[in-house]
Amino acid sequence: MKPTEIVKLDTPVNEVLVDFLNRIDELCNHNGEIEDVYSEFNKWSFESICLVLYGKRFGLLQRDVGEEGLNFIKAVKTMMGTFGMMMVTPVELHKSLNTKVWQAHTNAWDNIFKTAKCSIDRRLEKYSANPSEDFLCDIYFGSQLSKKELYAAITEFQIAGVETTANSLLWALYNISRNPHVQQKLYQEIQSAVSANETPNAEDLKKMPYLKACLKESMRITPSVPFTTRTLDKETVLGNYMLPEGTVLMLNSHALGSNEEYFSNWTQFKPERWLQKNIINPFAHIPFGIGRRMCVGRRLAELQLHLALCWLVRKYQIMATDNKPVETLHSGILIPNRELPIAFRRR
Ligand code: HEM
Repeated sequence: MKPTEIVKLDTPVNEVLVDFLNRIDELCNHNGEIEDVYSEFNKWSFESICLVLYGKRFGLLQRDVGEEGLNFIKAVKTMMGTFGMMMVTPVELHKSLNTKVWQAHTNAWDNIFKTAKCSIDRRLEKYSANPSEDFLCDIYFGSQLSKKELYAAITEFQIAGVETTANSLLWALYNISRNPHVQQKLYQEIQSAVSANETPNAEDLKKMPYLKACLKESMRITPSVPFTTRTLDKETVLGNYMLPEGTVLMLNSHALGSNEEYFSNWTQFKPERWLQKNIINPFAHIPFGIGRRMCVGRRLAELQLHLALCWLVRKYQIMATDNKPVETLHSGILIPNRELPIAFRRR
C-alpha cells in the first residue's frame, strides 16, 4: 500500500475512532474498567479495517449490532477457531472424511466471502468511472488481478488486520499505564500538536515523534506477532551453519527486542531510545516482519494505532489497576496470561 494513499485514510479511521471513544465511555464502570476489554478492542479494529476495505460500517460499536455484522464476525471467529485444528492434522483427511471441523471451516469461509464479495462489488461499481479516486478500485484496475484474486486478497487483508492491530493497541496502553512519566510527556506532545477540539489527522502525526516512539517501544517489548518464519528454498550458509533446503527458520522479534546486546536496559520502557539517531540496528526491530513478504498492512496499521493513541491519551488518563506481573504467551499472537490491568479515567 503506497504511503501517499494511506494518509488519505485518516478520515474513515477517525470516523470509527469517534464511535470507539463513545463506546468506551458507555462500557467503563465507575472505576474506568471495561469487562472483556480485548474483545471490545477487536470490535474497533474490525470496524475500522472493514470501513477502509469495503467502504462499509458493520455496526459493531453500536449497542445493538445488526444481523449482518454479527454473522460476519461469527464467521471470522469460526474460521479462526477451526484453523488451528486444520494446521495440526492433515487437511486432506478432514476433506475426505468431511469432518465437522472441515464443514464448519469451509462454511465460515463461504460466509466471509459472500459478505466480502458483495461489499467489494458494490464499491467497484460505485467508483468504476473514476477508479483512481478509490484505493480498492486503483488496486483492481491498475493491476493484473482477476476478480476472484481481488476478493481473496482483500479478505486476507481483513483477517490479517484485526487481532494484530487490536492487540498492539492494548499492549501500548498497558505499557503507557505502567510508565506515568512517559504518558505525561506523550499527553503534552499531543496537546501541543493538536488543539483540544480539533480532529487529529495524518498531517498532525508528523508533529508527534514521541507518540511514534511510544508505539515502537511497545512493539519492541510486546510485539503482537512475536515471530514469523521462512522456509529455505535452497541450501544456505548462515554464520557458521550450513542449512539444508527446506529448513524452517524462525525470525523471533520478541527475542530480538528483549536482547541486551541490541537494547540496553531492555526491560525498561524508554521511547526516548528511538529518538536518538542511528543507534538501533534496523534488523533488531522487525515487528512487521522483513523483506519481500513483510506485512503489507504496516502503514495502515501504524496510522490506525497512532491516531487511536492520540485520541485515547488526549481524552483519558490510562491507569494501571495493579502492579502484579503480566506474563506473555505465544499463540501466533502475543497474548497476556490475564486481562490487562488498565482503566480509563476521563481527564
Ligand atoms: C499492528 C498490526 C500488525 C502487525 C503487528 C502485523 C504483523 C505482520 C507480520 C509479522 C507479518 C509476517 C511478515 C513476514 O513474515 O515477514 C504480516 C503479514 C501480513 N500482514 Fe500484517 N500486521 C499488522 C496489521 C496488518 C493489517 C492492518 C493488514 C491489512 C490491511 C495486514 C496484512 C498482512 C498480510 C496480507 C500479510 C501477509 C503478507 C505476505 O505473506 O506476503 N497486517 N503482518
